Amino acid sequence: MKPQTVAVIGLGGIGGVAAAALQLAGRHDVLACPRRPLAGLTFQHPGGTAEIPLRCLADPDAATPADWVLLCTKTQDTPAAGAWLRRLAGPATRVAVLQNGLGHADRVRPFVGDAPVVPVIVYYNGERTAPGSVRLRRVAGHDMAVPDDAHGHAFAALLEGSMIGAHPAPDFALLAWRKLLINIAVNPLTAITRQRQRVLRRPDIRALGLAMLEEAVAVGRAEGAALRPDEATAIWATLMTYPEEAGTSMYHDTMAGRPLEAEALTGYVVAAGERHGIPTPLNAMMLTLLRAVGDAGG
Ligand SMILES: NC(=O)C1=CN([C@@H]2O[C@H](COP(=O)(O)OP(=O)(O)OC[C@H]3O[C@@H](n4cnc5c(N)ncnc54)[C@H](OP(=O)(O)O)[C@@H]3O)[C@@H](O)[C@H]2O)C=CC1
Ligand SMILES: CC(C)(CO)C(=O)C(=O)O
Repeated sequence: MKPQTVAVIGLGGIGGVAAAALQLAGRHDVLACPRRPLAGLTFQHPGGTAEIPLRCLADPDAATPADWVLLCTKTQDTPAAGAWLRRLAGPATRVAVLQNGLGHADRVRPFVGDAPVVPVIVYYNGERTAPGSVRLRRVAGHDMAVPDDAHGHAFAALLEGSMIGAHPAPDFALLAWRKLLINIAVNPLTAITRQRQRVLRRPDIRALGLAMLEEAVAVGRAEGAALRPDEATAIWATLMTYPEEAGTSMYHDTMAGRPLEAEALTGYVVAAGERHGIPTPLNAMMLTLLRAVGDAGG
């Protein structure tokens, strides 16, 4: 692939790692689009630490179309990032959405015209350890999954030679549901207990998490996801392979007093359950608690 211009919107845990990894690989022209100006990033990764200078644009009005736009904000911040998306997405732009939840393309469509959108399931753990510092933890075999189509393959090619990779997955829709299941368990449990993933080792939290998962699995099946008979325990087993000292994006937001990404995760499952007449009392309770925590600023 010839060098591409790659604009990264949102330089937190996920966007910071993506921008740093692409810049370190040196194959493309990376443009950082943060909310506040940024000269560069300290990038902690499994092989060590690197200082990464970044070309940064602080004003969306000064942006021009890029070959690639990587949207890496929380889902609820997508409309606020609309000014960036409108300026950066031109007729030849592809937009990759690195967010949790489902419906990535629908979220950005109002801002990107007809640009092809690549939904990205992110498996790596990205943590903003301090202002200007991000840390990459690998938690799964693949760092990311994308649809097994031309645009998904193009995104995988964009990352070639960098520290993070994307896997074009023929069963992308199923994997997206599995990732949502992971998130409706570990994110609320770490956020509400204000503890990193170590809390999942408690037997009482395991029992609660499994019960939340069973509700969400029933909803996923009603939505058409071909989930395994033992899906809830299989998801929990996956969570047990994650490092116990890792946080979650929602844990970090709670600890920092930021709004929580509750509606796109637990909120999605509760609303879909209501549509299908499937009771989700535990997830509904979690949603109420998350809303209360988020409204109080963590
Ligand atoms: N962290 C993780 O390990 C994982 C996260 N995800 C998902 O990835 C997505 C991103 O999460 P994560 O990186 O953790 O979140 P962070 O909060 O760490 O980063 C989001 C970034 O978006 C920035 N931002 C918000 N609004 C705007 C805007 N209008 N213009 C420009 N930048 C903006 C924030 O700016 P500011 O710095 O000013 O707050 C912040 O730097 C979420 O959907 C999350 O669920 C998926 C897998 C793993
Ligand atoms: C799976 C996990 C916990 C990885 O960081 C995640 O998706 C998140 O933090 O939102």
